[in-house]
Amino acid sequence: MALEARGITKVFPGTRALDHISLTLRRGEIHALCGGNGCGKSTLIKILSGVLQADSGTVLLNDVDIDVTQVKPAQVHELGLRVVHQDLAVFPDLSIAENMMLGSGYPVARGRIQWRETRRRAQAQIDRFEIPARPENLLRDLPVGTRAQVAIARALQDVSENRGIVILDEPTASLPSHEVELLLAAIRRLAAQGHAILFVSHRLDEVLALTDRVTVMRDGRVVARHETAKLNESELIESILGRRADEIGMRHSARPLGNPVLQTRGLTAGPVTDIGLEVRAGEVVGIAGLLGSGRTELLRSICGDLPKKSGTVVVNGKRAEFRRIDQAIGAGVVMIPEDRPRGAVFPDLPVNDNLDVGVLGRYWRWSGFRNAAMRRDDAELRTRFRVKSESGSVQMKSLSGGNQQKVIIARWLRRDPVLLLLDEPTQGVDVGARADIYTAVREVTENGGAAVVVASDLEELTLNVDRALVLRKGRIVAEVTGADLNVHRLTELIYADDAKSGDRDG
Ligand SMILES: Nc1ncnc2c1ncn2[C@@H]1O[C@H](COP(=O)(O)OP(=O)(O)OP(=O)(O)O)[C@@H](O)[C@H]1O
Repeated sequence: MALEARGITKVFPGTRALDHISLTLRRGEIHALCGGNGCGKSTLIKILSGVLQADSGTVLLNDVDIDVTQVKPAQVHELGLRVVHQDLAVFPDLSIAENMMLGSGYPVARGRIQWRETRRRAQAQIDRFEIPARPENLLRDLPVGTRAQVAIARALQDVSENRGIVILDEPTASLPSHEVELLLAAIRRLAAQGHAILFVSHRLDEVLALTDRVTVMRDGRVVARHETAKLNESELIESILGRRADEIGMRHSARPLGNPVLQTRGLTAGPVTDIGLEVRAGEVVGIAGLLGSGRTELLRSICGDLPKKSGTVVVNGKRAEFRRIDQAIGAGVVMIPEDRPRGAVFPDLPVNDNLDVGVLGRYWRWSGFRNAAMRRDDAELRTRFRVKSESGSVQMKSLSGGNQQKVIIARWLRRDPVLLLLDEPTQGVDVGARADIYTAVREVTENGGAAVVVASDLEELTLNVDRALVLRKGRIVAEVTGADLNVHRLTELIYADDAKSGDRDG
C-alpha cells in the first residue's frame, strides 16, 4: 500500500465536509476519486497533502503513520506525495522555466543561477510532457490548458520511481482530447513505474478509460467503491448523483430556428482571421479546436474584449461596434470567461452578492430597494443550479470550485441575455450540474436567444450543441451537423493537417 486513510473527519462551521472517509491506494494503481460538486474531494486532498488538518482519522503514507490532526505539507512531501490542484498554483508572471525551477530549485554555480541549464532542464520537461510552448513563455500568455500541463510537469519532475503518491485534481479540466490522450498516457507510464496515482476528475470517460478502481463520495461520505473494469458510465453517474442517469440526456434544439441573432463578416482580431458566422435564435453553436486555435479570441472579439482589425459584427440585425465588454453586456451579449479566478469571481463577497452583480438596478422601485425580492430570487437561483452552500451569505471562496462556477453561470443567465458566449462553461463542474447548465443555456435559446460554446470536451460538445465549427489557426475550416456531429469526426477535423505540417497549435 502506498496510502491508507481511515476515518478521516473534518467539520467546518455549519458543514461536515468529511465524515469518516477511508481510502486505500496501491502501488502502481490509478485510483479515481469521484463525486458531485461540494462532496468533499478537495477537502480530502488538502488533508492528505498536509495543507489542512483533519479533526480525526489516521493516514499511512508509504507505511509511515501520519498524525492528520497536526500534519504539515513538508512531511508528506518528504514521503513522496505530490499534488496538482485544480487552481494549478503556477506563477503567471514567470516563465515556464522559472515555474519549473521554483518547484525543484534553480541550478546554481559559483553563486549564480545557470540560465542556460535552467532552460535546458525546462525544455526536457516540455519535451517529456509535450507542452506546446517554449521555456521562456510567460504562463499568463498561455491558455489555461497549457498552464495545467506546466503545473503537472513541475509537480512530477523530481518524483523518483516506485515512490511517488501523485494526486491529480482535475488535471485535464480544460485540455482538448489530443492533449488529454498524451497526458493519460504519461499517467499510465507513471503507474507502470510503480507510483500510486489518485485521479480526481469529473470527466467520467477518462475515469473509465484510465483507472483501476473508483471511490465515490457524496456529502462527505464514501458511498461506493468500484472495480473500474466492472463499471459502466450510467452506473458511475448514478453512484455519483444518487439519481438516475437517464435524467441526463441529449439537449438539441427541438424547434425550427429563428432569425439570425449573431452575424459576423470578415471578422479579424488577434489570431482570429476572416470569420463569417451566423447563429440563429434557438441555436447553440459549438466551437472545437486545439489550444491556441483562436477559440477564446473568437468569443472575445465578438463581445468587444479583443479589438477588431476588420470585419463586422451584427447582433439582432443591428451593427454592433462593441469596444468594451460592458457595451456588449448592455446589448444583451454576455461572455462567461474560461479563467474563473481572473475574470469572474469576487472571492471575499457573499455568494448572493456574486449572484447580484449587474442586476441591482432591477430591484429599485419608487418605494425603495426590494431587498426581500432580490434575496428570494437569489435563493431560487441557488436551488435551480443546485449550488451547494450553507446559505447565500457565506463567502464565495468557501464554496467548492464547481459550485463557484454554477454561481457565475447563474449570475449571467438571470440577465436574460440574447447572445451567450461560453468559454469552457463546465470546467470543474460535476456531471449533474453540467446537465443543469446546458438546460439553462437551452432556456435562453428557446426564448429567442442564441449561444456559442467553446468546449475542449468533444463528447460534451456533441451532446449539447446543434452544430459545431472547427477552428484551426484562427480560421473556420469545417462545419459539422447531424450524424457528422460526433467525437470521431470532430477529432479528425481538428487534427486534419496536423500530421503533415507538424505544427500543433498555430
Ligand atoms: N474553508 C471552508 N469553510 C467552510 N466550508 C468549506 C470550506 N472549504 C470547503 N467547505 C465546504 O465543504 C464542502 C466540501 O467542499 P470541497 O471543496 O471539498 O468539495 P469538492 O468535492 O472538492 O467539490 P468540487 O467538485 O466542486 O471541487 C462544501 O460544502 C464546501 O462548501
